[in-house]
Amino acid sequence: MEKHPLSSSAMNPALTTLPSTDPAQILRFRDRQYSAELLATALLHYDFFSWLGLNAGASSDLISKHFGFIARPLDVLLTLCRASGLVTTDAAGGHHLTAHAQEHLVKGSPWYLGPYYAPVKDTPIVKGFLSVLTTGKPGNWQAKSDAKDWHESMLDPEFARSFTDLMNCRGMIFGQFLAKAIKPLLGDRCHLLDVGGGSGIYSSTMVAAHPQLSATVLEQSPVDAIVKKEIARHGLESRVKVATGDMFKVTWPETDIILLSNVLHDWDLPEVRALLVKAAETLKPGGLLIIHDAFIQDGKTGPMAVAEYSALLMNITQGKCYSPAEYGAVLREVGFEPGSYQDTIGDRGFMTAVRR
Ligand SMILES: C[S@@+](CC[C@H](N)C(=O)[O-])C[C@H]1O[C@@H](n2cnc3c(N)ncnc32)[C@H](O)[C@@H]1O
Repeated sequence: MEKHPLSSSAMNPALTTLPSTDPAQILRFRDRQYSAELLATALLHYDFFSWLGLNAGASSDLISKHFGFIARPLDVLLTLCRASGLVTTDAAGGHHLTAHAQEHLVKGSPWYLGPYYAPVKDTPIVKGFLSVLTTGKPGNWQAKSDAKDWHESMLDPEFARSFTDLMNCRGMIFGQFLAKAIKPLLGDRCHLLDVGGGSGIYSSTMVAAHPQLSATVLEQSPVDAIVKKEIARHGLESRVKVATGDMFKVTWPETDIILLSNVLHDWDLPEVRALLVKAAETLKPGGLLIIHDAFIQDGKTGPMAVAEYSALLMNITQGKCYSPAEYGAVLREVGFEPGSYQDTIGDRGFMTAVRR
């Protein structure tokens, strides 16, 4: 008998096979790679903690003014400090050192640990942080010498291939967890638009888990060609299509579900807003938006692993990890009713919003 292209035997079985162990710690080693250098930057280049000790209750605005820091990277630094128990923030937005930071990060304390960080004081990653903190512009990917930031690098076929592999391998796990957790919210919706979909792994795991779904991956060149190959490798050409274009400029294809997976975290708030406006323009009332990402808690005191990952994102992209409250505020403004946040695996999770 001739095989139907949709038959499950044609589809890569790995798309619906979960590992038996939790990958979180292995992901964390990598995700936290920049956090020591962000602390070293604040500690050794700005003596930030001695200053905050003398200026207890300083607001973010005052800190920005004093050090010349841009709001987004300062927010990432303060979130990392709160998550690490170094800083607390009061209800009025004033920042204070904890006893822990007073003892170990303030010059003149007998237990000052500044010299411990001297070996990472002048690394290329620290140079990136010095630039991001004061200009808001990202450092170049892994502080390589060709001076391209991550977004520019993704237009280069060789870099795009290797970075898409990086995103694809975690997506093989995250995508399955997302597909499972989203099931009760899908209703009778039948088409997913995966904006900035990378290798298309989230579309692939989603359609593999839900026979009612087909999907379109919207990607820019040269990643679009990578997606086509990946979709063919998974045997899903009849259910996952690829649309090529700049997500900020093109009209998004018609759909009743939009997925933004690890996309918004690459951008500052004006671009986040622009993408959420696009999502609102694309979906009809009742349409479902899914934001899948690493989320900071609303109080911005953790989780630690996400605060650390946010340091990496703020260094190499124009973004950071946002909280459900930050997204929720923009979503309400642009025409969505935000839903609640749910954890999945590996310090990731998702929030949904329904088009009003
Ligand atoms: C961090 S990756 C996320 C990929 C995938 N969604 C995931 O979760 O693994 C961001 C993706 O956005 C894509 N992207 C960035 N700028 C874009 C643009 N202007 N138009 C379309 N895609 C874009 C990149 O090519 C990249 O694949």
